[in-house]
Amino acid sequence: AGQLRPLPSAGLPGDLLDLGIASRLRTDTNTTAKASTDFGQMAKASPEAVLHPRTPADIAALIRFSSSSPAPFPVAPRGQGHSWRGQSLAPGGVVVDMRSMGRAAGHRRINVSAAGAEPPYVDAGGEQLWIDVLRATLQHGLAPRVWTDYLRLTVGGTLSNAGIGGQAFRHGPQIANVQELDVVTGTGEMVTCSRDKNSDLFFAALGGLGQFGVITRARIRLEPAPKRVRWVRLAYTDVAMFTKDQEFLISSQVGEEVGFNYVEGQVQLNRSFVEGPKSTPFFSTLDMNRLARLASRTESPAIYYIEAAMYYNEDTTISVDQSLQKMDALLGQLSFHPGFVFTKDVTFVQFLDRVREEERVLRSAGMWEVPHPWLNLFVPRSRILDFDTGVFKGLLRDANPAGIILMYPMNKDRWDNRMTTMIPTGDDDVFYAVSFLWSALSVDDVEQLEKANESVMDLCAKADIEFKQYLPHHTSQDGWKQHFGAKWGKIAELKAKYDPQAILSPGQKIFTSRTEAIGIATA
Ligand SMILES: Cc1cc2nc3c(=O)[nH]c(=O)nc-3n(C[C@H](O)[C@H](O)[C@H](O)COP(=O)(O)OP(=O)(O)OC[C@H]3O[C@@H](n4cnc5c(N)ncnc54)[C@H](O)[C@@H]3O)c2cc1C
Ligand SMILES: Cc1ccn(-c2ncnc3[nH]cnc23)c1
Repeated sequence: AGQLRPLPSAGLPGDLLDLGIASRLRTDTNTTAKASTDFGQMAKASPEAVLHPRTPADIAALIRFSSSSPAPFPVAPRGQGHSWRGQSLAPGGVVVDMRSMGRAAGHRRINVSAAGAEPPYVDAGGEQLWIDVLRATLQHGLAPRVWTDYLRLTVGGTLSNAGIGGQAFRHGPQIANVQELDVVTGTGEMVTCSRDKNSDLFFAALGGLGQFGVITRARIRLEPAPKRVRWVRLAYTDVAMFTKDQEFLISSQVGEEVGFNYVEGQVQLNRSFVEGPKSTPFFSTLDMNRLARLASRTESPAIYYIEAAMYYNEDTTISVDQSLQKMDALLGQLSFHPGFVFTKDVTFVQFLDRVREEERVLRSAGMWEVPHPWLNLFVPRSRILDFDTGVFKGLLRDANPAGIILMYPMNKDRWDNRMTTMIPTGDDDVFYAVSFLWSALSVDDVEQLEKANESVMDLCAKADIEFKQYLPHHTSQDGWKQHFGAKWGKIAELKAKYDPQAILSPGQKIFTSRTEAIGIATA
């Protein structure tokens, strides 16, 4: 099965088979079908072939061939394919199955720096899953500082977006913790880049949505890893108190030594207490019953949770007591609903891999491999209460879609504006990630949830609430120009420089053709 058959002449140049990589190119429908959709299941588009590279040189050979061919064809690196709107697809072109390199080279593609390197770092292949990076670095008592909520994502995939999570308020997004990259550009050149070397490519590729090159290695800063985590959730019905406390916890008023290491937050619409699951991986049925009673007693249409975590080591009783005292001191300054503090004590890996538990529950309920019409926004702090009033107390007041809503603040000064990821451009020094992570359980759901997402963005536009999409999806070039704003000219220039045929990651739908990339850059 999957024996190589001559590539369909319609799709790709026949002499592609003369390349040394021909044996790693698969065109069978079973293989191409797997690369024709993604986690979101909101887009479908078949490639002509899938390349299973053994090394970055294989990727460079493919891209060189396409970019120098009279008819360049699209090439899309695919990490885990956990995009939600077709961003990793290559209609009519070749999808590069990045994970093949990990299978071929095993853990030789995760290398922790020699003892004494300050700060320590790990060189991780772009195809590596964060869970595997974690396991490898923990063997040295080290770990990356910033984590996405879910770890079965690739290094290249999250660095092509930004890589956000509850540690980002202190250490910035994952892209702020990268010291060096190896990138295969859109002309097939293999380039090492950093803040000081080929820096325009380095900054472009970080958050670059796969537009400027394929990340085949990232050098990521590490820190000593804790052994244990005190993981808490604090319930609020007053959104002003909820956001005030979140912003206090991420502010410099709380020193690194006494503060939480992780701060996120969730919004639970009240109807979900009546119709949703009676227990979750974090809350027991008893907890949920208490929360449901709170929800029924309050005017607020939602319960807001601060989710926080404090790292500690249990090697000495003192450090355990100290962490408990630190926690109590912090909680004493917060205004959550009295008695509505829920605590778990887990290992560092159990905490970081917590969404795996959610995945298990959702998979067993047949709610994981369903369409995910997501909407991820960055909203300036100064407008977050207006956003809450318009969305949670307005549009979604009586809604009860399946999925979760995240809402947590980050400090803008931890982000580097030279990187491609867009964050709100106003004067606020804090902005919120608000993620509507819907699961569509029926075809109607998809349409309704898409409409709900559109109405949220329309409400912001009408109320003049500036926002930027994270994991962005825009259906027109005007949409992308608005997304990138003042950065657009630079982005087009870098696209023309590093991917002049505009073959890379077409699923993002930013540049649809070569002439477009060149044309825009020279306009
Ligand atoms: C359950 C779940 C939880 C998530 N949680 C978080 C979270 O907490 N924080 C967060 O920031 N994100 C989160 N995400 C979003 C995640 O960052 C993106 O979906 C990311 O793209 C997934 O990585 P991937 O390996 O699947 O990339 P893919 O979806 O395969 O690719 C993403 C894009 O990057 C390109 N690309 C892939 N690999 C490379 C590479 N090596 N070099 C250059 N371009 C490349 C692709 O062409 C595509 O355009 C989550 C996603 C899911 C499904
Ligand atoms: C884009 C993004 C950010 C966080 N997620 C998540 N997806 C699924 N389950 C989650 N639980 C916490 N964050 C989650 C998804």
